[in-house]
Amino acid sequence: MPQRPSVNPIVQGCEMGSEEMAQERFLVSVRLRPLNGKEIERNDSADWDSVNGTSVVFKPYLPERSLYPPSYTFDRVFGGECDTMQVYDEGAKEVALSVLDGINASIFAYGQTSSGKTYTMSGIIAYAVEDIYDYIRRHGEREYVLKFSAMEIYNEAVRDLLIADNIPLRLLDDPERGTVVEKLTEETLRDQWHLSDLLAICAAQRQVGETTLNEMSSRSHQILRLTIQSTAREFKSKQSSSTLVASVNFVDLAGSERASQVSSASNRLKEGCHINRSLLTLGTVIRKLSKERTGHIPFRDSKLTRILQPFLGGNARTAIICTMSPARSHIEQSRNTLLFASCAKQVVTNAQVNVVMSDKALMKHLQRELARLENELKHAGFNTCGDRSDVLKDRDAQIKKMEREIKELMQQRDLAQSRLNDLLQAVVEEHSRQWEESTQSSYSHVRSNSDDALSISSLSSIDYQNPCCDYSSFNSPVQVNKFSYHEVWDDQPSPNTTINNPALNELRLHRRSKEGIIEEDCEEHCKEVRCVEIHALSDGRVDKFDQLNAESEVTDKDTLETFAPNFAADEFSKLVPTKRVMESRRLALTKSNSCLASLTNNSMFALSQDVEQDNETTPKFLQRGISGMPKGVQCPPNAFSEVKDVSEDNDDKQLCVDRQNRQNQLETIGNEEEENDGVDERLCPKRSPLEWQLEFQRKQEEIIELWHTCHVSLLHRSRFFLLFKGDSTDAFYIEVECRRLTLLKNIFYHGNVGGIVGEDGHRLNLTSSMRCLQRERHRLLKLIGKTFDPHERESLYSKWGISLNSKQRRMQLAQLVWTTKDITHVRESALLVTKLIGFEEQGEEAMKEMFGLNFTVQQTHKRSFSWMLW
Ligand SMILES: Nc1ncnc2c1ncn2[C@@H]1O[C@H](COP(=O)(O)OP(=O)(O)OP(=O)(O)O)[C@@H](O)[C@H]1O
Repeated sequence: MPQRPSVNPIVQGCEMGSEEMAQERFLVSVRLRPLNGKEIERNDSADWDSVNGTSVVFKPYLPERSLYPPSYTFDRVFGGECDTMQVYDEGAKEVALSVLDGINASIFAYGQTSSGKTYTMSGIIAYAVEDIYDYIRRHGEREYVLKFSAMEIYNEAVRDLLIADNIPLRLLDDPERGTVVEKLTEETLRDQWHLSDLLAICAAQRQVGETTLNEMSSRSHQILRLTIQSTAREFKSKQSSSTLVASVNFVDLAGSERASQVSSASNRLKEGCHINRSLLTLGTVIRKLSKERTGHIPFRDSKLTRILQPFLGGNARTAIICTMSPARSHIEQSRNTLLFASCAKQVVTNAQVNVVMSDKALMKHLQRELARLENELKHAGFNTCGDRSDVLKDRDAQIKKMEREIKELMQQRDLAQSRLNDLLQAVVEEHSRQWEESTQSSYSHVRSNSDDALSISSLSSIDYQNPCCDYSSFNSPVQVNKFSYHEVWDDQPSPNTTINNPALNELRLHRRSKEGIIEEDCEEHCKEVRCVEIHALSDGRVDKFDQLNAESEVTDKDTLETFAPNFAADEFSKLVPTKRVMESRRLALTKSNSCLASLTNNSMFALSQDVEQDNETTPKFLQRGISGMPKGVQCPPNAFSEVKDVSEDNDDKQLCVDRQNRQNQLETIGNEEEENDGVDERLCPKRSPLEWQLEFQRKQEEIIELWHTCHVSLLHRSRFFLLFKGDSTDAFYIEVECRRLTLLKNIFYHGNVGGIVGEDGHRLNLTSSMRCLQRERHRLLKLIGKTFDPHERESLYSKWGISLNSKQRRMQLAQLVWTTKDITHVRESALLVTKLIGFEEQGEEAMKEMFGLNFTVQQTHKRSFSWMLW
């Protein structure tokens, strides 16, 4: 007999502690029934026999079955001669009666149909009930409560055997009790006879069918559960005793045979399928339990194993009685039964005594547990309070520290803010002062050489920081070069004015800034305009045209440009141009040449004539020295590549003299400039950006009016209009342009300055200007035909309102250009002119030439406007 497990207290089904129990295995017995009548009838031999009460032996020797073991050993093996009482006493009683000690127990009857399962289990239940009640009667010191429930699992449906209906019952998962059958009747037994009646009911309720092997075959799994709760009577009155509660299951399994062996009707086959499936799961569970408990145990794969899981899982004692027929005809099923039994006997259980504490005991237990927890909590709380106190102190210190830091930071911030404000104020003041100074400085080089002089606009120290300056049009940092020079013309051309000056060659390719050599002029980035302020000297005294770079590097000083050479010396001498150079990004300051010469078509025409007459690449006036060119004035470096050759032929001594004279002039002018702090606000008065914009519009309209009045070159107008769009830096050029045009107007219409004489001695007057303008329009006429295809011309005609059916449409268009003062018309005219000439000539060079930067040698020998040679 297995050892009796010790008691392990449980509180309301919950295990409070466990006492290590001695492990025990399933109690597995095999019962051989005698050959039944049918078996005897067919002379079936009883091949299985019990040996020594623990082994079952296959008696005959069959060569074909030699591979099978001849005997199997179990806890008990009962032969056919053994009655059910012996089977109960030796194979089930101790386990069954464990329930009286509070230990769960299960008694299984396993075997094929007609092997005697029901026969055996019925007897075991009867004996067990008898013994239980006998035990109860003998143990009057304890009060027992017996409850009985019965169910069958038929075709995987759970049915309550204590009630008449056939309603399937659901299985529920209870966290404490495991799987329970919902609404299963649990009868509290009044006495032993009451149980007997219920057992009779169960037997009557159980599904029974006829098979080929058993006319009264039990087709379901039957589970009869007897729950016994016992309490010692002595302690019951004190309500402090413990109660033992346990259940014992009497499980009469359905036949484990194959369906084919049943040979029953169709419903029997269906029953067989479910039976076999439940038994297969039971076998799997048993097999897994026999090996290890760590893996997955498929209790839930069938309702049989699911319901019995608490009893199969360990906390129960289990006895399995495998019944088998000794007949040879059932040898296979008998062997399967023996294999199942062999597997089952390997299963180890760990049954525990289930103790249910009384409410009073439970209360005491809970009180003790509560006191313990309170003590822990108090202790923990004390520690926590101590910790919290320290933490709070630390945090208070941190907060105070942070507050001090914040206060200091705020003070620093306020101080910094105050300093910043002071700095800002200082910057603003300094900025304003510098602006004023720069503005004044810009005018510092403007001088009036006589009372009737218009002005000289040699503007130096152009301050790009001047808020009036809008350099947003520049896409790169602006280089500010202070550059100024003052050109003074003498009556006689100075030797320095000749093109032999080597400085021309230096300047031909490079324009230098303070940062170094600037490569080729980037006209597209440049808005450099040489502006010439004309001093119309009524007294005809000798003017000086000098140049000076007082502050810039030598290269800047050497950067010389030719002042409009296409004037007769006597007329030229009346003009005192002063250059102002503005620098744009990455472009060295280049000094402005007077645009006066280019203002009129006369000047263009005169220069063209020079080219044509001399049939030389170098204009005549440059070859022989610019008539009336002031000393120190030199041709633009890239104007005539041939100039270098000419200069190389000159006397070196003369070059030295020229340079020395020029240097002296520079120094002289520089000294003069230092003494001149005056500002000519007439040229560039201080304005706000808004004021400048308004002024620009007014000036622009005035200039356009003057262009018309003076019949200024269309190309000049176009370039100027497109180039100067109202940037604040345009103010000087706008002003100069206005003054030049005003001067021309006075010359043309009033002749108060004696007119202008071109290089060839041709007098430039209003008539010549009109004539040249007409030639320019004629030139445009030709360019329209050359530049645009017929389709483009038609579009152009339509745009300009010229009927496509009219004659001389190109002439009409050429005559329309620059004929009104409407700003839209002006813009379209400017675009058209520049486009036409740009196609005809070199556009970029045209830009340079337009403002006198580049006196590139005119290659043409035709008499033309040669707008490049202004
Ligand atoms: N040990 C035995 N001694 C005498 N007769 C027995 C014994 N075991 C079984 N029998 C008889 O064999 C027949 C079949 O028995 P039982 O109904 O118990 O088999 P079973 O295994 O329950 O079959 P099923 O699974 O079909 O219900 C019964 O008539 C029974 O009286």
